[in-house]
Amino acid sequence: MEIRFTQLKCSSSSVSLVIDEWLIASQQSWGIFSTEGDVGATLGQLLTQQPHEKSIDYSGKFEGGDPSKVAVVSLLEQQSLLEDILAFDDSETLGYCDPKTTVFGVIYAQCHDNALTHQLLQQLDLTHLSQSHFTHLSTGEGRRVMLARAVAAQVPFLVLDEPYAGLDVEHRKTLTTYLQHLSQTMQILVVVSREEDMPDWIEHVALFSHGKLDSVMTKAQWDNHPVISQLTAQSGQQSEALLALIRRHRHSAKFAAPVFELHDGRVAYSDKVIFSGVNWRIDNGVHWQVKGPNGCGKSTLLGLIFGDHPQCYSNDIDIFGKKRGSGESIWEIKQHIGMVSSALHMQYRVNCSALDVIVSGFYDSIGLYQKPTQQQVAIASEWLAILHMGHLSKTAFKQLEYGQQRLLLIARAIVKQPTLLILDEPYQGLDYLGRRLIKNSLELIAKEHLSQLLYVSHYQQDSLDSIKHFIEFVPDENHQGYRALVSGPSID
Ligand SMILES: Nc1ncnc2c1ncn2[C@@H]1O[C@H](COP(=O)(O)OP(=O)(O)OP(=O)(O)O)[C@@H](O)[C@H]1O
Repeated sequence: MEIRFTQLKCSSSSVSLVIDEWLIASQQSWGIFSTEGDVGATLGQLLTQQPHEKSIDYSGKFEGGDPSKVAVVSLLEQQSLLEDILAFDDSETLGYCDPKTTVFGVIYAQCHDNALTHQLLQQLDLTHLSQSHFTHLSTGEGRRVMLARAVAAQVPFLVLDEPYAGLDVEHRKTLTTYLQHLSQTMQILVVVSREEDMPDWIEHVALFSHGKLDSVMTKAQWDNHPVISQLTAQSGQQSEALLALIRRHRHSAKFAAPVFELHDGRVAYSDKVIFSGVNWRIDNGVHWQVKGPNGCGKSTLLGLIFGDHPQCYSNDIDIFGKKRGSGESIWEIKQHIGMVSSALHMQYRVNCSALDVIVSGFYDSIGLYQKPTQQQVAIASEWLAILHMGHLSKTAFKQLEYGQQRLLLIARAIVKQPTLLILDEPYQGLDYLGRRLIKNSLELIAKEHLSQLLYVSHYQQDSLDSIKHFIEFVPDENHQGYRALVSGPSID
């Protein structure tokens, strides 16, 4: 397909895409780097929009596109598939897993071809999950299914918005090889916001800045482009403002050690053990990073702490000085915890305003059901201003870009300055500047002990200097899922 954009302008309160002139010649694949704004999602929407649809308004021209020949993989698509499945899933009433909602089922539905479905399961390391329910998948597993599903549609043009987000190191490597192989038979737009995610095999790069196409270049030119060092300098100022806000409202609750302790932790689903024999103690003031490959149980472990995992009562857990299951209320525990995760992002389906999302952090609620104090509204407004989202204060959460939603959820978790701040792959969906801003803030929160961090990220570049304790899942020799190794200064 040859696609030509001329004087194209899409803009709404939350979306902006401006392209003066851009030709994607037939058979060309491109890497797209976006400094700020959700360019991938907007391009994806534009290229798949049917002529009679009005989901995205634009002026100017784009010629050559054919929505029936384009498939998109994005966090937004993944979220809406999950929502669709949850809305129509009758597995519980049927008492067994509806075949349409299994990993096999969601891929097969795109091609109705058994052989192709099995081939994709194998190529994307999904065969062992073939009969798993799509809504039970871990973040990285879900991302791979979304790609398999898009390829199963057998269209000649793919838009991959942050295809590496949520993948562990090994799966990121295999994905690069897989995409290179795919690019020989189809055109791919790979949108990334991390310089290390730009695939080596890409020949053409488009650089977008604040939603506007800034320049196009070869991959060799991109490798020497000064944009990354410019952005690093630019993000400093915004970080300073956010750090000042966090410092101004600091407060903390102290608990007798340990804050959390898990004895011989085990999580299993019918015949499948996720992890077993996990002993972990979190002492006051110590920050931890949880490590391990996709599907090893990182989010599950954090769910045991947060209290939203069904097996938290079958495990021997002490938290904030109480034994779990000893009559404590879930709200007593949650008031000391701030949480960001893909599961929470998924659950946040209430359509309240951007401002209310941040304020809801004071009440640990999904949506806002109480009248906030003036001070709470003032603090939340300050957050919005620093996140450059002041003009979106009244905009409904669901109308915002995925990255904007994620920033709000991070603010929601931090706003009450909780004792424990659980950050399960917090940067997913954030653009380059957003990620730097949040990472700088987390460094400060950890360094000044404003909250205690429990942190998950698959990227070495995301390591925080203040985190010196690690719990890492490794495969169990007895094939009982994973076991955990703990390491850190006081343990060695
Ligand atoms: N209800 C369930 N039934 C069966 N398996 C489940 C269920 N819920 C989760 N799982 C499986 O538990 C495993 C652990 O999931 P978890 O989300 O904790 O992984 P993770 O380490 O956080 O992975 P990622 O790095 O991809 O985010 C996954 O393989 C997932 O498919």
